[in-house]
Amino acid sequence: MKLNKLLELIPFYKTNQNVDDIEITGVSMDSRSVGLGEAFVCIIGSESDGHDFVNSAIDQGAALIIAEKELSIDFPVITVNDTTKALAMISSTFYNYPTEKIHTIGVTGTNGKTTITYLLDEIFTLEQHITATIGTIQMNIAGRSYPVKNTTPDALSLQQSFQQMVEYGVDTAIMEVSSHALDQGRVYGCDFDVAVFTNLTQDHLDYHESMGDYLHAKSLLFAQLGNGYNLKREKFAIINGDSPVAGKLIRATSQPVLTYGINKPADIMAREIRLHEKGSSFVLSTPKGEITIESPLMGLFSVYNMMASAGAALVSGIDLSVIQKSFKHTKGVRGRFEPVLEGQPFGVVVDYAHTPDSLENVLKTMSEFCKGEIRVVVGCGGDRDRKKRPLMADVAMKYADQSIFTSDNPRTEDPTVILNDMTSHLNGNFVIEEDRKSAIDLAISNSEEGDMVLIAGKGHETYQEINGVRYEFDDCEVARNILSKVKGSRT
Ligand SMILES: CC(=O)N[C@H]1[C@@H](OP(=O)(O)OP(=O)(O)OC[C@H]2O[C@@H](n3ccc(=O)[nH]c3=O)[C@H](O)[C@@H]2O)O[C@H](CO)[C@@H](O)[C@@H]1O[C@H](C)C(=O)N[C@@H](C)C(=O)N[C@H](CCC(=O)O)C(=O)O
Ligand SMILES: Nc1ncnc2c1ncn2[C@@H]1O[C@H](COP(=O)(O)OP(=O)(O)OP(=O)(O)O)[C@@H](O)[C@H]1O
Ligand SMILES: N[C@H](CCC[C@H](N)C(=O)O)C(=O)O
Ligand SMILES: [Mg+2]
Repeated sequence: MKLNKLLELIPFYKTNQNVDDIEITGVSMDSRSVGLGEAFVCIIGSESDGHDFVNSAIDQGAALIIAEKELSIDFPVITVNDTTKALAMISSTFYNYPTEKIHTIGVTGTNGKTTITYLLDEIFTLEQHITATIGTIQMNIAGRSYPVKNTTPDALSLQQSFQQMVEYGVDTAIMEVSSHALDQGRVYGCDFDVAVFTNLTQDHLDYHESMGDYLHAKSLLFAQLGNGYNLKREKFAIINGDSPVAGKLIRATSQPVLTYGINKPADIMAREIRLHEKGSSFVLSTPKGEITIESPLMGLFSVYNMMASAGAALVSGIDLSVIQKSFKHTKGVRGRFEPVLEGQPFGVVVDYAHTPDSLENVLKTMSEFCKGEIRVVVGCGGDRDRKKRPLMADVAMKYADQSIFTSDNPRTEDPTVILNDMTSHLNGNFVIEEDRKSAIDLAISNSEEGDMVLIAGKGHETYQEINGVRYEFDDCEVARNILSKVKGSRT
């Protein structure tokens, strides 16, 4: 692609020589993988500064440098005021604006994003749409799965993936949009048609300076809705009206809003809610009519996730009856309230709760049905929000009969420091067992008929990162192995 075409969304830039006719073969943000004839965009990150790798990018064959700092080199350079934004815009241009060709739904909020993307994927698939999802567990394009490094990929990989979706005939893309991604501009250049907000509760205060900054990052999805380049398509924001920050998000967007909720009047509401051991049922009232929902998904938080998904599906033209059918037969999401069933007389659930609010939601749900005692095995991730650690431990102590505090992914931190952050303020009885497998073993070995064990924090993850090294670890598999051993020894 000719450079002047690549820069068509960037009206003002400085250049050190005539560059218009340079032919660009691709876009790169990493000097280690830049290819011959590519434009290398210098991104200032948290660890390194792309401007420091310009010479190496040139040695690798880059045809042009896009920078935001002045570079005095005898090589074609374009200088812009924000390379992060420029990267997103040229990536979108290079891949021919793929999000304009696909109905694109973005889901943001502290908890529920992965679940909602899966619920929506099931609904659209039931309607014979060809779908793609991008999120924490994986990326899936028309039935093919790909591993992911981030919940929301960087702008370049993202636009490349959208282009692949276009090639594979995808008509609907549903993706999680993390606050980090919004803050780092990974989704500039994405023309979202529907933006969904779940909730805002404490997390990521290692990255965002305050809850206000965290909210600001989330609000960008709504502020940017409809700021794409194709204004012909309708846009909608779907917002949890029960969230204390709903008003701020509603005012952040210039596009039509549909609210959902239970406690306050909203466009989409759930009433006659029945939460039971095998799932939930409720009457869903919407601007397009009412319908009864029955679903195997448990807990009030699942009702919120279903309302959010129903809202996004409805504004996308899906019929209420399809939504009803899809919720009834949902397979649920790996590692989200996933039961481990090995014929034991007590419940074992693996769940990805790794924030105070999600842990509280899940434990509350369990406490409503558990006939015996609740045991929770939980830790907190290293190199992440330290402030949530004591709060998560408080939640465990409040709802569980036995709290077993253990390691999650300590990453580069000392596990004992994390456990100390969680527990140093606590009074009362609890157990600290740093080894996660032993902690799970303890919870299971102590359990009797009618009890319930919650193994929280890692959900679908298949590794544990200790001291920067990833070891194989799958909560479900570990629990299954222990259960089959316990069963053997008890018979
Ligand atoms: C803190 C953070 O968010 N970091 C993200 C960021 O990396 P970074 O700022 O550290 O980048 P960097 O390593 O400093 O590099 C800066 C630039 O120099 C370039 N470089 C670097 C070295 C070199 O030799 N040559 C070179 O060109 C790099 O390619 C890059 O363009 O940009 C990268 C590309 O987009 C991300 O992969 C990376 O996510 C890291 C791995 C991460 O762990 N992020 C987490 C916190 C995160 O983003 N999580 C959210 C989900 C959170 C949730 O809601 O649960 C997510 O969306 O995944
Ligand atoms: N609507 C909700 N409100 C509160 N908690 C929820 C909600 N939905 C799910 N949860 C809890 O949060 C956990 C994570 O859910 P999910 O993976 O869907 O969220 P997420 O927003 O994608 O999280 P992440 O930011 O880590 O990707 C679940 O395992 C469950 O414990
Ligand atoms: N996307 C989240 C996942 C946290 C999962 C938990 N198991 C941990 O490692 O802290 C994060 O990176 O903060
Ligand atoms: Mg997720």
